[in-house]
Amino acid sequence: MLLEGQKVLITGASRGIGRATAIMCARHGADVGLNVYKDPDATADVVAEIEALGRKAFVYDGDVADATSAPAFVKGAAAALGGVTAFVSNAGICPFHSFLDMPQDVFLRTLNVNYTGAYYMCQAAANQMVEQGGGGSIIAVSSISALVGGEMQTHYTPTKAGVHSLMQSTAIALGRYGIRCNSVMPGTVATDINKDDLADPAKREYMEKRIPLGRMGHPDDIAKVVVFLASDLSSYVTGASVLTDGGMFVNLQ
Ligand SMILES: NC(=O)C1=CN([C@@H]2O[C@H](COP(=O)(O)OP(=O)(O)OC[C@H]3O[C@@H](n4cnc5c(N)ncnc54)[C@H](O)[C@@H]3O)[C@@H](O)[C@H]2O)C=CC1
Ligand SMILES: C[C@H](O)[C@@H]1OC(=O)[C@H](O)[C@@H]1O
Repeated sequence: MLLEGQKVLITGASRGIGRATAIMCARHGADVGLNVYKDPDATADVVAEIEALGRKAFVYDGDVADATSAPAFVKGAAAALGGVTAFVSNAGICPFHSFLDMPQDVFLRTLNVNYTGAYYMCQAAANQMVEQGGGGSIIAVSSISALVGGEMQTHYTPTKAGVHSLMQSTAIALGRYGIRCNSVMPGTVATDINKDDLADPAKREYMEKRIPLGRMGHPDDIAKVVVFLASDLSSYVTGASVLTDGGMFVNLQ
């Protein structure tokens, strides 16, 4: 097991990549802190999975875009689990919308959840790790969309680029404390975030044909990389990003 004795906190942990990451961290020996948002049934299911693995689960229900959520989640989890050794900023939304008529509320909500919320959460986690001493690992779930665009994602792709850049700068700011900061960049993973978009057979076929490995990602494909970045296997890795996309990014022709 790669995370024995670790205390790993994950935002947006009730579904998709966050859920898979929480369960995989528990499978590797970690107790986990779960930030969730108004998703009680799915949350209960994740907690049951984690406890069935013999690990502890702490739950905090709060909107990452609300500045009060970050300290409440981090401090609550640290008290319940006995500290924080790794933090995964995962919560995110992607309400596909055209650019010219992008509603301000859609733009601002996407920015506040995906970037501002990530900033608040990573800052709170870093302060906890500094207070504890002993270093730690912060992982942001960025995206292939940090590197390339999307016609219906003009509000979204900059937030993914933002969290990637945030890890580069926090890696510098926190290195002196032994805190590593890295991002994982998933390609396309079939989850609730893109359920409606991928319900279009033509879009789904287009995306799948772009992937040299011949399939879209599974949440576990991303969770494995997060476990690596949280573990001592990545002890000299900071300020890095791990593209985890089945080869989609490099596939021009
Ligand atoms: N699915 C994909 O193809 C890709 C996803 N990503 C990123 O992965 C992360 C997770 O996405 P998925 O698991 O695919 O989506 P998902 O929709 O399955 O899960 C998102 C999770 O975040 C939670 N959440 C949403 N808004 C929140 C808020 N304001 N506060 C707290 N929690 C909130 C949801 O309840 C859910 O548990 C996101 O940051 C997304 O940008 C990046 C690249 C590709
Ligand atoms: C929501 C998208 O389908 C998904 O999220 C991303 O970051 C990439 O754009 C993926 O395609």
